[in-house]
This record gives sequence, structure tokens and C-alpha cells, in this order.
Amino acid sequence: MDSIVKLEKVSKIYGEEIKTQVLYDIDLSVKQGTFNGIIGQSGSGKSTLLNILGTLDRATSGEVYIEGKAVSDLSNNELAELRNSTIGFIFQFHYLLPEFTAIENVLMPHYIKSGRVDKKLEARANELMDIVGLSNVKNNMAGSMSGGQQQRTAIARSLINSPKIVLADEPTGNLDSDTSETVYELLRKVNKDFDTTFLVITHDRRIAEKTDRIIEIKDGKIHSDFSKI
Ligand SMILES: Nc1ncnc2c1ncn2[C@@H]1O[C@H](COP(=O)(O)OP(=O)(O)OP(=O)(O)O)[C@@H](O)[C@H]1O
Repeated sequence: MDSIVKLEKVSKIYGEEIKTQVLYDIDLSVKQGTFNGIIGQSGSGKSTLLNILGTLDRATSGEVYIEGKAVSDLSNNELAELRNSTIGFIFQFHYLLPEFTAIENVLMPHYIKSGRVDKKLEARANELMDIVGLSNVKNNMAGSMSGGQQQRTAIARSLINSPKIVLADEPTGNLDSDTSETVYELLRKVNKDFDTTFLVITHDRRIAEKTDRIIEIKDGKIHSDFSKI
């Protein structure tokens, strides 16, 4: 198995005048097709790490490699392109547009990018609604759906470009435990069926225990790293 994501001595310092160091010399190598959990106390640096992994934020020092490509060599445009083609994001708050239907939300990144959606993408969106179990409600307004349905819509949206890597920040954070379980099973299914690599921040011990690997962040460092495969 190859490393699809690699971090070498990644540090992050926020602020100019008052500097806050949030990550310290993080080395991390993530194998393709694995399902990785990231745990750690509030403020330990998990989201910062995920944002840097996802090229939404740049490291202050160190290097991030995505599929062997050094991110610091890329321009902002190239980064956006890499993100778009390779990485899917799922957040705790799904940021759906409530006045649009579920399937329109899934296609929204494409509407925004190119102003149109071709038949192939529409077919892909329909297939994804099927995968996440929402075929029967895909034309409902996102705002009228349950929390679990909205999160599943956000998952379908994150998969529209068939990303090789999915980064999720507390994807089940605002869901009850049964719905969390369903959402987790869905992510796992995508992981298995499409060999998608997942990095998932979770506070949910039950979910963390079912991942292939648990990376614990403490005070901006990897405190423990336990792989089961
Ligand atoms: N843009 C920023 N500017 C300054 N400090 C920041 C910024 N973003 C995050 N921080 C600080 O960095 C530290 C780590 O934040 P981060 O969000 O990565 O932690 P976390 O482990 O994801 O926490 P939580 O579980 O509460 O989401 C915190 O002390 C936070 O206040």
C-alpha cells in the first residue's frame, strides 16, 4: 500500500504579533484505502491538522505531500485544482443550502464552478443519492430534511468528484447515536467499495474504535498512533 498523504515535520503557528503554535513537527503517513480516526481534546489541533492535510490552510514549516506531490510547490490555483479533483470534505455542520433540493445541493459545487451540469454528472449525483439511501427524498428541500438526511446529502456532495481522499471533521458530531452509526457505516461502505482514504476527526469513542487506525493529537503533537491493519 502506498502513502497517499504524507506530512513531514509540519508545524503551524497562528498570528503575526502574538504567535500561537498549534502544531509541532508532525510526521504522518497515511496509506491509500485506509480509514483513519483522529481523536484528541478540544483545542489540541485536530481541525488545524485536517485543514493543512486538505490544503485549505498552509503549514508554517514542513511539507505536505498529496499523492507524492509537495503542496508547497503549488500555486493557489494549482492547489484549488488538486483539492477539487482529489479531496472531498465533510464537516459537522453540513452547510447545505436549505432552499435547494438535496440533489441540487450535491451538484452545487459544479453549478458554482462552471454554471452548468452535464448529464454525466447528473447521473453521478443520482447514483450517489442512491448510495447514501436518499433516492426517494432527493427532490425534497434540504432545509426540510432530518439531521441525518442532511448529513448524508453532505456526504454525497463530498463524493461528487470521486475523491481519493475524504476528510471529515466531526461528521457525526450533531447526530444522535443511532444516526451516527448509520452515517459511519455509510462512510465505511464508501471506503471499502471505492478504496477511498478517510481521515475522520471524531469525539465518538465507539466510532474511533472501529477505524483502521487511531491517531491521537495532544498539545499539537501525535500523542499515540495505533494501527489495527
Ligand atoms: N485562525 C486561528 N488563529 C489563531 N488561533 C487559532 C486559529 N484557529 C485555531 N486556533 C487555535 O489553535 C488551537 C487548535 O485549534 P483546533 O481547532 O485545531 O483544535 P481542535 O482540536 O480541532 O479543537 P475542537 O475539538 O474543539 O474542534 C486552539 O487553541 C485554537 O484556539
